[in-house]
Amino acid sequence: MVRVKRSSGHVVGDDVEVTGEVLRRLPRRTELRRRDARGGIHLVAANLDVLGIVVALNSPSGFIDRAIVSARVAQLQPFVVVSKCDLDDTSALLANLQRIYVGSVPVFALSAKNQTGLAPLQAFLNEGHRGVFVGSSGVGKSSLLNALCPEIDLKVGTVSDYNGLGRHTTTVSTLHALSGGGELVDTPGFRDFGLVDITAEELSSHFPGFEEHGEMRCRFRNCRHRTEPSCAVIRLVELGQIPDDRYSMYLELLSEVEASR
Ligand SMILES: Nc1nc2c(ncn2[C@@H]2O[C@H](COP(=O)(O)OP(=O)(O)OP(=O)(O)O)[C@@H](O)[C@H]2O)c(=O)[nH]1
Ligand SMILES: [Zn+2]
Repeated sequence: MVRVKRSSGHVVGDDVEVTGEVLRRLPRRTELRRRDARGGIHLVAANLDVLGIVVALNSPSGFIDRAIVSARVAQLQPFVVVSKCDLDDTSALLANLQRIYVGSVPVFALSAKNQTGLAPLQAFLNEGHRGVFVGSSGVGKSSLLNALCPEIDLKVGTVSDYNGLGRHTTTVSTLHALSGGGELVDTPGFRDFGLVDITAEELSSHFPGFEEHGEMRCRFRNCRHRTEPSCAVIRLVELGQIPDDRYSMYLELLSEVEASR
């Protein structure tokens, strides 16, 4: 067994080559970074393929779009998990998210509590994907990890836990193999998350729903799709092929990222 020091620069997901006692890190396919509360940037995991964005009722608006853009920038395939589908109120949320995202990213609807809807997600992960879940506190990420990898046995939050900090005593990142071939990384400090901020350019080129519509696609480099003449995104909004609420969300996020520069 070769021990790896925390300061070695290796992160969960790294591939290494071991010769005797010498450990050499192999080049990374992808790198996922996060921002901590003080603004510091940390590498979360290497060689991930997919980013699972977990949402439930009352998830903050804009969260999914920001996470999709971040994933695409990091060359991870994003997907959306709508959790707690056993709750009646979730059906309206699910219908809305399906309207918005189906066609751009996979959308899975499930209940970890009732163990329903897990199979399509398991099949997706078992296509050889290595992934990580992100989402705001309380959306059900620990419950989902427990349902997908029963041997993990994570502590699931209770309502009384939501009064402050320090719920996760463990800070060790672990890679869990699913029985069908997929892999999930559990990174406690990342679960609540700050993804590294996205730029206006990244937002305008990766915003979900602005992908190619047949022949139409904005072909201008660095187009912000706001006032530029003959921008295809603006045209698609006029034609009703990009819904008004999606364009408004885009403009809201665009102002936000421009203001934070
Ligand atoms: N009704 C219902 N409740 C759920 C489901 N999954 C999780 N919950 C509840 O939601 C609460 C939060 O669940 P967690 O799994 O701890 O959520 P989390 O996203 O890991 O939360 P953090 O660790 O704070 O980031 C708990 O009270 C769970 O019992 C579900 O499928 N249905
Ligand atoms: Zn444009």
